[in-house]
Amino acid sequence: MNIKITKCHGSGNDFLIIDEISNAYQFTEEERAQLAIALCDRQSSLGADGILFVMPSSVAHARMRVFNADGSEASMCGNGIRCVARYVCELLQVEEAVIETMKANLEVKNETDIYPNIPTYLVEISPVSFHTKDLPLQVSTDTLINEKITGLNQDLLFTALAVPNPHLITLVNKAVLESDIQEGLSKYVNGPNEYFPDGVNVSFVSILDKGSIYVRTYERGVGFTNACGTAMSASTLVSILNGYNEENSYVDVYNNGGKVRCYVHNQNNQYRIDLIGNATYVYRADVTFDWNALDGFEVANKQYFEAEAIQYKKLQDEAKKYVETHLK
Ligand SMILES: N[C@@H](CCC[C@H](N)C(=O)O)C(=O)O
Repeated sequence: MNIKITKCHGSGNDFLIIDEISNAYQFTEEERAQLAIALCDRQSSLGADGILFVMPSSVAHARMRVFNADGSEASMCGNGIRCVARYVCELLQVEEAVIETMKANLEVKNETDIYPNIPTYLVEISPVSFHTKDLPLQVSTDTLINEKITGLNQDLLFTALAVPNPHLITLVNKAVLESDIQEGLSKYVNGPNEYFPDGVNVSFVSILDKGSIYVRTYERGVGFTNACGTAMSASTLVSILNGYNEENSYVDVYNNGGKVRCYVHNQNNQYRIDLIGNATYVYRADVTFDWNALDGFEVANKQYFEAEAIQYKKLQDEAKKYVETHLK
């Protein structure tokens, strides 16, 4: 089989876009998962955090399905939907669109550059739920907001929310960030455990200044990534609930892949989070493979977007310097 791939990233969280609008690909559910496992492997393959299938939709401009590198499907992908937003807006020659996702049809639009000459998109992150059943998180309470989970850690205070994929978030200082606490805890809750039967994305968040935070995420189905868009959005909301930032104002969210900007709307305690950030193309390529020998694929016509990479590195270097001087 021969497929066309567009590799892209949002804040260094990188994905392979497969366009099923322009190409009459037919994938079974099993094949979608197999493709993600085979093509996302960074040791032996193209390497990526996941695959974004861009598909026709009867209710929106396009549909996005997200498969993590381990082949699991997620309900949402904040960095990924910015890449899909750019891809679909350019394909349909529009400035804004609606993207159908597993649990919501989300508004996306081309936005003023977050950094000079960097393609930037605003995407809607919703619905937001603090009900533990919506993650799911198996505890006795309906919500978990700034609470301990003593079976995970004796000291940290956690907040659990779904946006709509599941997130477990805690506010920490530099010393905790530099420890191995996040890795050990994240591996536990993404393996056999009594709390998160479907796993969870785990974010450690530091307050950098008024209006700026730093987020590091261990992603369900992937591991540590440069950034996780839904996690950064959820973390912004948690920083607001803790009084460090405000609704209806911009928060700069720094990460190991650069930075994004979030804006939390509160409409009668129903939250909608705007996630604003880059959608950067890395390369386009043709991939040929045999379903019976997925490790034997061939790549041809690989074309890099070198100017985009050079420009994005300027943003990333500035973001790194800001974190180094403000993390405490
Ligand atoms: N990196 C994505 C989230 C991808 C799915 C997540 N790993 C999950 O399984 O929920 C983002 O930018 O939100």
